[in-house]
Amino acid sequence: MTKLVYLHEPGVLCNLALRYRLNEIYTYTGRILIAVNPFAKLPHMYDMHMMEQYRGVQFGELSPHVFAIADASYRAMVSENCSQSILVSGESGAGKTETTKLIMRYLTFVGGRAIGDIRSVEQQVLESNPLLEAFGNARTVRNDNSSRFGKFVEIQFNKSGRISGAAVRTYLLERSRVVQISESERNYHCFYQLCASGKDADKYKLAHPQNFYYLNQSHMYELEGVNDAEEYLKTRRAMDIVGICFSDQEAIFRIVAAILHLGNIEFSPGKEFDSSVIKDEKCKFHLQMAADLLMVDVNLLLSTMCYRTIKTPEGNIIKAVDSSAAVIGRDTLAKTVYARLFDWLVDNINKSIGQDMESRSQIGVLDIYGFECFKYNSFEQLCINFANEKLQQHFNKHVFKMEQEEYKTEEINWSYIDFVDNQDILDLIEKV
Ligand SMILES: Nc1ncnc2c1ncn2[C@@H]1O[C@H](COP(=O)(O)OP(=O)(O)OP(=O)(O)O)[C@@H](O)[C@H]1O
Repeated sequence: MTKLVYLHEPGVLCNLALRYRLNEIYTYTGRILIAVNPFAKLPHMYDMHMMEQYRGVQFGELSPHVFAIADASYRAMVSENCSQSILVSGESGAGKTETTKLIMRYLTFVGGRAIGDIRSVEQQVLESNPLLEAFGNARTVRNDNSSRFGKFVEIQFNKSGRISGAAVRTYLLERSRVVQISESERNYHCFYQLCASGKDADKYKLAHPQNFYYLNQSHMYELEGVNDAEEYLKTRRAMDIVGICFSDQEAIFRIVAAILHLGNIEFSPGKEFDSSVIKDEKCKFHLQMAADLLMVDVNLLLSTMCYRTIKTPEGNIIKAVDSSAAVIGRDTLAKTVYARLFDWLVDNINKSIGQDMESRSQIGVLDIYGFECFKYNSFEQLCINFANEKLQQHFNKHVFKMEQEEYKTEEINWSYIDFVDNQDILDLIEKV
C-alpha cells in the first residue's frame, strides 16, 4: 500500500479490491496487515506447509499474511526479551475472531509446549471457545455468531520461548442485549439453547423463546444451519472440558432460566402515589420461578424491584418506585446477574487453562469490536468507540510515526493488526 503514488481512500480501496480479485486477501500498509474477509474456506492458506514457510522469515520477504505478523511478534519477543501485543480490530463480521484463532495456531506452532504435554494451550483456549461463544455471542444483522465482548488472550512463554500458560481476559460485554434486542437480532445463544434443551427446559418451566419477553422483542428465534438443542449439548461438553462440575453447570442454567422468568415480571401502578405492584397471576408465577431458581426470598426479590433504598446521614429511607422504575430495576438485576455469570465463567476457563505466574514474557492478542454506530446508540457504543479511538491514537502515535519516517506516508485510519509493546496495551486497556 505504501508504494501507491497517491495514498488516498479511493486508491486504497481499489488496491484492496484488485488484490481480493486475485485471491490476495492480505495487504500490508508498512507493518500493518489489512485482512479482507474471504467468506470462504481457504485451507491451503493456513496449513502446516504455510506455517513452515513463514517461520523465521524476515518480515516483508513473503506475501502479506497473518502468520508473518505472528512470526515477527514471536521473534521480537524472543530477541528483545520484551512482551508483545497483536491488535485485531475491525467492524463486526470483518473476521477478527477467525484471525485471532489463526494467530494462536501459529504461536502454538512456533512456541509449542514441551513434549509430554497432553493438550496444547491453543487446544485448551479453543476448547473453551464454545463456552465463551454460548454466553458471549449472539446473532446480529451482520454476523450470526457475533462476539459481543472484547477479548485479550495472553499466551505466556518461558525463557526458552516455549508456551508455559495462557489467560483470557474479557472486556465490555454487551450487557444491554440481555434485556433488549433489535429486530432480526437475537439475545445470547445460551438462552435459545436452554429453551431447546428438552428435559432441562421442562425442569425450569421454560418453553419456546416466543414466550419470553427478553427473547420475543425480535422475531428471530432460529439460525440457519444451527440446531440449538445440539448446541446446548456442545456447551455442556465444553463445560465438562473446562472442569465445571455438574452441580455448577446446573447452577449456571438455573441462572439463565431465572433471567428469562425475571423478564416476564410486569408491574402495575400501586394504590399509593409513585408505587408499583406485581401485575397479575402470570407475573406472580414468573416471580416465584425466578426466586426459586435464584434461591432467594420471593418477597425480598419483589421489594428490590418495587422499592429503592436511599442512604442518608440519618439512616436508610425506603421509598416505593413507580412501575416504569420497577421495570428498570428488574432489567438492571437481569443484566448484572448475567454479567457476573459471564465473568465467573471466564475465571473458570482461566483456572482450567492454567496461567504461568512466572512467565518470562507474553504475546497478547486483542480481539476487540471496531467502531459502532447504530440508529440508537447507548453507553456501550460510547465505551466501544472511546476504546477504539484511544487504541487508534496510540497506534497513530507509535506505528505511523515510524512509518512516516520510513515511507513518508500520511496518517490514515484503518482496521489493522500489528504488534506493539505489550505493557503499552495493558496500560491503555486499564485507562479505557
Ligand atoms: N480468514 C478467514 N477465512 C475464511 N473465512 C473467514 C475468515 N475470516 C472470517 N471468515 C468468515 O467470516 C465470519 C465472521 O468472522 P468473525 O466471526 O471472525 O468476525 P468478527 O470480526 O469477529 O465479528 P464480530 O465482531 O461480530 O464478532 C466467520 O464466521 C467466517 O465464516
